[in-house]
Amino acid sequence: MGKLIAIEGIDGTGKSTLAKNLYNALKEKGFDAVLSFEPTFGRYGKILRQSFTSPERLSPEEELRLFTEDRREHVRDFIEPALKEGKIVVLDRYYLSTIAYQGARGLEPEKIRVENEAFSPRPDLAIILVLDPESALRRIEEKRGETPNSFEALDYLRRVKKIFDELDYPFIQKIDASKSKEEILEDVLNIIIPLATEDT
Ligand SMILES: Nc1ncnc2c1ncn2[C@@H]1O[C@H](COP(=O)(O)OP(=O)(O)OP(=O)(O)O)[C@@H](O)[C@H]1O
Ligand SMILES: Cc1cn([C@H]2C[C@H](O)[C@@H](COP(=O)(O)O)O2)c(=O)[nH]c1=O
Repeated sequence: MGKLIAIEGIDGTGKSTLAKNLYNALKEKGFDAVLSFEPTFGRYGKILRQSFTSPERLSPEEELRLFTEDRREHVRDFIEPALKEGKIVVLDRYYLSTIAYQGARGLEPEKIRVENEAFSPRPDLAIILVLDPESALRRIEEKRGETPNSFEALDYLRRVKKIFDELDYPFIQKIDASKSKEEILEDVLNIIIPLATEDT
């Protein structure tokens, strides 16, 4: 059986950067790794990505339904087959994001966890990148040269971060995202290499 590694955190913490760097480093070290992300570009993910830039945000319940259905397809069609083939699956977001982001819109975090774990394999490791929302938003503005979308409003990200900070499942490791990209990658590899070489 392979290993499932999720990279989590609020917008702008450097998840996509770390996920790509981690995937490349694992491949260079000879591991059979694959990289994916949520929301996907499947039928549900497309609706969600369109909603990010529309003036009217979807209801929390509709968002939860779409993220969950997107993940159900992702688990069935990509994640489980890759794990069965013994691959290391690196995910740029997974169900901890649903707990934090839809929880920050008033839905029950524990209910979201139970609903998702009914069909989603628990990660072997979830890295939560931790950074203050102000710095995270500055990174987004520098990256995109534009003001962030509704998902990224400062007060909302503060609520999202609070939920991430309160998560303490045994598979979670929290990493200081204010470090350099190189330091973060080194910290994460020091955790993952022993995990990846375990006999399973
Ligand atoms: N450790 C770091 N230190 C400084 N800048 C960083 C670091 N990691 C990533 N960045 C920069 O911050 C910006 C956001 O990075 P990235 O897109 O990886 O974040 P993200 O968490 O995936 O954001 P989003 O959730 O909005 O997609 C990019 O310009 C990236 O180059
Ligand atoms: C998986 C997932 C994501 N979101 C939010 C978080 C982001 O603001 C957007 C897009 O994510 P990206 O990493 O910037 O591409 O979607 C969410 O609200 N709930 C989720 O389950």
